[in-house]
Amino acid sequence: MSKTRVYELAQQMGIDNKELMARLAALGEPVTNHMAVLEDSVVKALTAPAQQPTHKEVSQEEVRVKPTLIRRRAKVVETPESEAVEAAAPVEEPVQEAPAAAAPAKDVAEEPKKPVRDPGRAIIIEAAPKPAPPQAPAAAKPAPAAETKPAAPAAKAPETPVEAKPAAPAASEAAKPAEKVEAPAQAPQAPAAAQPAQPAAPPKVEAQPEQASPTRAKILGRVEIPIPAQRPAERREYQRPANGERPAPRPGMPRGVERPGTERPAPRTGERPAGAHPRTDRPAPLAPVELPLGGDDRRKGARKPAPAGGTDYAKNGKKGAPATKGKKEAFKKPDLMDKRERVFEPGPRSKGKKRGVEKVQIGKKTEITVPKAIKRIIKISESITVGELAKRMGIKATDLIRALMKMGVMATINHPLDFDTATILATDFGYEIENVALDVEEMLEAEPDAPESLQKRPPVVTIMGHVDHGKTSLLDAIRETNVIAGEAGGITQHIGAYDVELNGRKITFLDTPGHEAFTAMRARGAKVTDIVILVVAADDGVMPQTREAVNHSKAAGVPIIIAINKIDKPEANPTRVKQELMEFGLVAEEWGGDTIFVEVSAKKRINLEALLEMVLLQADVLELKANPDKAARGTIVEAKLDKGRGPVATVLVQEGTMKVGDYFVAGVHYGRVRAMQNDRGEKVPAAGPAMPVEVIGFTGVPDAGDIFVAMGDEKQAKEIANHRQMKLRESELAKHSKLSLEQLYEKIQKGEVKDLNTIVKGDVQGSVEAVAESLRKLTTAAIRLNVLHASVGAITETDVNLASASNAIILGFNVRPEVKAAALAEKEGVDVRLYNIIYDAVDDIKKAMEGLLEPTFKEKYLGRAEIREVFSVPKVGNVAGSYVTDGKIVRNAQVRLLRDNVVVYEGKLSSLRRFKDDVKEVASNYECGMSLENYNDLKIGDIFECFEMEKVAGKL
Ligand SMILES: Nc1nc2c(ncn2[C@@H]2O[C@H](COP(=O)(O)OP(=O)(O)OP(=O)(O)O)[C@@H](O)[C@H]2O)c(=O)[nH]1
Repeated sequence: MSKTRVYELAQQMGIDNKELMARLAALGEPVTNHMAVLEDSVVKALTAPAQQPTHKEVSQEEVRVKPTLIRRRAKVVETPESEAVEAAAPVEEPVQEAPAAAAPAKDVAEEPKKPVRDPGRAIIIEAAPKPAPPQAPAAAKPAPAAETKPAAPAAKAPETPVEAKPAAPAASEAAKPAEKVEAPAQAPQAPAAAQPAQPAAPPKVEAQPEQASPTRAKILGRVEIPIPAQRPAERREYQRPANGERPAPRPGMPRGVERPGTERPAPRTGERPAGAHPRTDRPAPLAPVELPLGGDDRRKGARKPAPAGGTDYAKNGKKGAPATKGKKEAFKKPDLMDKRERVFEPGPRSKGKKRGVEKVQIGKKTEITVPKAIKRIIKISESITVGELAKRMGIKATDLIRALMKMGVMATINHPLDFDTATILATDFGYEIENVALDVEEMLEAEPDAPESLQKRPPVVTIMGHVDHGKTSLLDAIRETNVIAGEAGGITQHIGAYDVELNGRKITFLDTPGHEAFTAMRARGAKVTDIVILVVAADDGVMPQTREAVNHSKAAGVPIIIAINKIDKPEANPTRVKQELMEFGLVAEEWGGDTIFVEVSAKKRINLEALLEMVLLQADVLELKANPDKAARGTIVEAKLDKGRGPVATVLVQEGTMKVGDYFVAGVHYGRVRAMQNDRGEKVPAAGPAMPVEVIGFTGVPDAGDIFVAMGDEKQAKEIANHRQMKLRESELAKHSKLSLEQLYEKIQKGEVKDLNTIVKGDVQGSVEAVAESLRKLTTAAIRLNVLHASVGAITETDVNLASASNAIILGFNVRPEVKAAALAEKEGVDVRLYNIIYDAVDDIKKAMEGLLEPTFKEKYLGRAEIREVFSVPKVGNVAGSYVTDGKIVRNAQVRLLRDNVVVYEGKLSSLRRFKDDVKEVASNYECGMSLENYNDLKIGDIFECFEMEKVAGKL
């Protein structure tokens, strides 16, 4: 057969040549070298035991055939039955060992420790589960044999493989299938077997937490000191992985055991222990973990001021204060934060904090200020605006306006309040009002003159009497007589007063007859008249106005001289007049009284001198005296705006002497005496007491009755005049506003108050002032005329712009607009009116103001018609067959339906017909058919009254 050399066999066996040679030597077949040829028996002896630990089946195949045949044998191995038969067949002798080998195989199923020795085989077992059922009977077969045999030798064999080697090859081969047969039985039992088989490791893992618990118990003891407690915690954390590394990577470990190990690194974050606590049933480990965190929380708390709040910080600080220096620093931070909080949230945070409370109190103290008593008196000048009063009282203007509204006064912040209103308001707010207005009258009041400085002055006479009793005639008669007798050729000027001379003595007559003017001047505070001449017509006697004149004179305390006029008339009865006047206490001297009666005739110039003598006599009785050697003081008797001279006024000097060039103030105006002239048109350089003169030089037209006072300088005169103007404006505005507020509803119903704005430009200041003043006087309750701007010079673009913005009219006197201004005015549509005469301008403005007035409607009667028959017309309604009894009936006019003189309907006609034709109107005495809009209740005998509303332009 084939020869097998040593090295070939060594290769087949996978061993070195030397080892094979050693084995051969042990078998008693020594060889000298590796090329030596071996006998087949020797090869068998060598290969059989040599294949057992590695590839037994291959070794069996080699023994019988070449390697190619081994494969065939391997297939046979897959059928355990045949293999078992074959395994038992070739070796007859070790048949008895086969059951012995099966016995330990059976033990393997019962004893799990044995397969553990060879893991590799355990894998093979798992890979061949199928053969298990068929092998079971095979295993059962040898089982009885095994039962007969003692189990002791079988038990020895598996314990040590070294001991199995010397065993018979048959026995070892029999053991293989035995293990394979039992393997399926082991497979399902593997999990169960593994648990008891590997507990050696798990007890170690479970022991770790048990070992850790004492470690944690140590941490419990360090609760009180947070920072040192952290160090042991860290040490423990490092120790734990060291102890837990071994069990952790092992597979198959129970989860309950694995988690603590896998989560060990987590404690480094400082949060893991908190999460681990719920997984442990022991409360003890929780405390040591939480307490170190308590220290961390304190640090976090220092970084987060908001949730902790000031009080929390204070508590932390108190707790941590005695611990360490670091805690002192940590305590400072919350303290700073606490201060900030006090600043930004003083209200809620300040509760219970002294500092916060103090700050709030300080703020309140600054707000509440109680002014001194002297400061609670508000001094005003006649009037004060709402805003100014609120400012003085230190309150909001809105509060004051609210208070005014409660009083029923709707006011704005610029609303002027008069003294009384301001006093009421201020009282409500605990203030007092004191009127410290510049009392000009007191300032200008005449100082009492020394008796030696007083000189006799002419009497000032006013003539009163009933209508047509001859007042004017008497004045003219006296004057004419005097003129004729005195200065022939003089041109009489009507300046409102004149003086006559008799026997070297002057008498001044006021040329404003009637008690109305007398009383009006009195009402203005002017006491001008010294003597009253009461004119009573001898033929008419005492009349109503005579009585009034007597009463007015008596009220003024002015002596009366009775002039019985018209004695030239045949029917004159002076005695009756004397008798009638007795009832008023005016008793003639001849009748025992003290009243002077002079019978005169103005027409016939009878007893005029006697009258003047009586006047002088009365003046003597009165002892009329004045000091001529001082600044003039008088009364405006009459004033007007002269075309060429501007404002002129007749001044009756009452004391002192007025000279040309004197500065003066008269009412709200001031000026300088440019020129004076008497009633005869003569220029006079000076005017003494009781001398009437016409003065030129006023800045505006004064009112009759204004007090005229000469001033030392223009500045003083201007200041006083301006003050009076301001006072007048405020009082007028207050009066106007009050009125408008009282009638607020009506004003709203009617519309806004209409304003006419003007801009006045002139060549000289005098004319500008005169025009402006005249325009202002045109202001009425319905229309307010405002002079926005008044100045000297040409009309400029600025003026036009102002007019455009204010919707104003520009009035120019002897001036022309600039070229650009004219173009701009045309472009902007500004009305520029140029005048040379002031009166024309005033008239134009008057007309313009009348145009602004709301037209009034007046009903105009048109006619009447009587219903004679009523017809009912389908789709039309009732139609009245009527007869026009008066006037005419107009189709588009308005009609009233009267029934028994009671208006039952007022509206319009829907149709007016004559027979079948529509007509516009039907005249009187004609019949017609009429129907009303939306009204059908027509009855025979009803009256149609036709009328229309006529528009009437408003008049100032
Ligand atoms: N016969 C006669 N007629 C006189 C006399 N005085 C006035 N008259 C006439 O009486 C009328 C009224 O005269 P006036 O001077 O206008 O009287 P008055 O009081 O001024 O009238 P009023 O201005 O309207 O208040 C005139 O027609 C005069 O001519 C007089 O002495 N004798």
